[in-house]
Amino acid sequence: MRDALCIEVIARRVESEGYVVVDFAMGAAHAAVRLAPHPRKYGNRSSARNRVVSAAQATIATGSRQAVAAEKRDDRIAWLNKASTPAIAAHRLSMEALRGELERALDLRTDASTFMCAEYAEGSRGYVRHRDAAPTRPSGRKLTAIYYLNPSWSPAAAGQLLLWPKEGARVAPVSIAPLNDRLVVFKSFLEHQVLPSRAPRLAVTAWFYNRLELGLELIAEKSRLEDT
Ligand SMILES: O=C(O)CCC(=O)C(=O)O
Ligand SMILES: [Fe+2]
Repeated sequence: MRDALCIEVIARRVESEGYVVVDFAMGAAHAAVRLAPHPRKYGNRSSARNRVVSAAQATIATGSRQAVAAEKRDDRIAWLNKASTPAIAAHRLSMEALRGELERALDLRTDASTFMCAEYAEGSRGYVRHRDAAPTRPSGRKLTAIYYLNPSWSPAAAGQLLLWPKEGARVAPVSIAPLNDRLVVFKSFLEHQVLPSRAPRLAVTAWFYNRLELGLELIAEKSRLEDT
């Protein structure tokens, strides 16, 4: 993480606004490495170097069940928790350091991070309005930190992240372009949506979470489903 990233400012913005957008977050060199290999290249015999993880159609969880639901999200994802290219490992270290600093500043009770890269292909429909965590406790994921890797993004490409920092149907969302080297950190229970994209759109997401509460959240969700 670069010195320019002032943790105190990030922490206070997250606390008061629910989110923060940091541009030039990691530096051009970091962004240029394209941390996560392009998911389309996974499995391609000519790019053995890129075969660190396998990408698959993203799924939506209902309790502990996962199912592809392309009408809700049509990205391809790969988990990066064990992948060990130097660039991915460096990103994980940076994000873990950020989690530690934010934990000290905000006392969110996070004790772990999990990492995923996601690519929305050209012409994708995006990801419908959703939350990454339950709005009431138990709620495992505390913060979502998304790092965008789109060097040639232009407004024509669209694919903005819409984020509703305040509850309420009539409150307008903020629109955040997936600019290269941009980091967005927001409270995971806030509603957000990915708009349709006219160009490939790549991001690496980190979730800062509480292990115990994530387990309890899944159990609560499962028993809620069984009761209905
Ligand atoms: O890539 C983004 O801007 C957001 C993706 C998202 O909401 C998710 O994967 O849960
Ligand atoms: Fe999300």
